[in-house]
Amino acid sequence: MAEVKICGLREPAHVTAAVAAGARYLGFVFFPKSPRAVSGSEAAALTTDLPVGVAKVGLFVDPSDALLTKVLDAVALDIVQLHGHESPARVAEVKALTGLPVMKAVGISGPEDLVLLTEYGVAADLLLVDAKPPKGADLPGGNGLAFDWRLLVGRRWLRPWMLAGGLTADNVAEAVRLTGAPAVDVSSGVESAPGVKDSARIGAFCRAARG
Ligand SMILES: O=C(O)c1ccccc1N[C@@H]1O[C@H](COP(=O)(O)O)[C@@H](O)[C@H]1O
Repeated sequence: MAEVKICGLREPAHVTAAVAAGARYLGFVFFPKSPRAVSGSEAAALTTDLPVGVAKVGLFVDPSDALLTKVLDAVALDIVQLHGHESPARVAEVKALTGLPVMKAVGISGPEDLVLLTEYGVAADLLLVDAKPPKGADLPGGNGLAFDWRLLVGRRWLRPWMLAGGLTADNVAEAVRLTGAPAVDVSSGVESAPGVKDSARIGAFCRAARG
């Protein structure tokens, strides 16, 4: 059984579906190029009535201090997710600026990338182990691409972590079994089209991940 983060929420019905299905983390994308992007005030409106224990995660890609401050003035996030090329030093700066736990996404395509998880484990509070985006991709994540999960077998890091990248209701149980991931993060795999979440797919994914 793994905890679930549903990322890229934009509609109240999908927030409701995620919470009803037992998701522990809800992700809101503050990256204008994404089809899932929302503003701080839109995220605030989507999360007025969340039950205790459901965390609001703000996804940023190489954010300026000004963007972080603007979003946090509008919505009380619980976790900042950094999904760009932020260095370990920048992760520490963001943590100090926001006063929030920071989850750093690390893209994996081969065994040579795994060392980054150790390096980022010093500054970050959580690690997000995602597929490395293809060269030239518009988005650094949210592409529905998986990596070879066998790379993670038997590995442990300094911090709690989530598995992401191309997860769906059909493959998430196997991904968790193989990697031992304590939590999983999904965006494309619970959509009917890029940026369009689907309540039935959210429910099926949570059931499959939570066992
Ligand atoms: O979802 C997005 O639009 C996005 C944009 C920029 C960076 C990351 C993004 N999403 C994150 O990517 C992973 C994997 O997503 P998918 O399930 O393969 O579509 C996930 O952590 C999302 O939070």
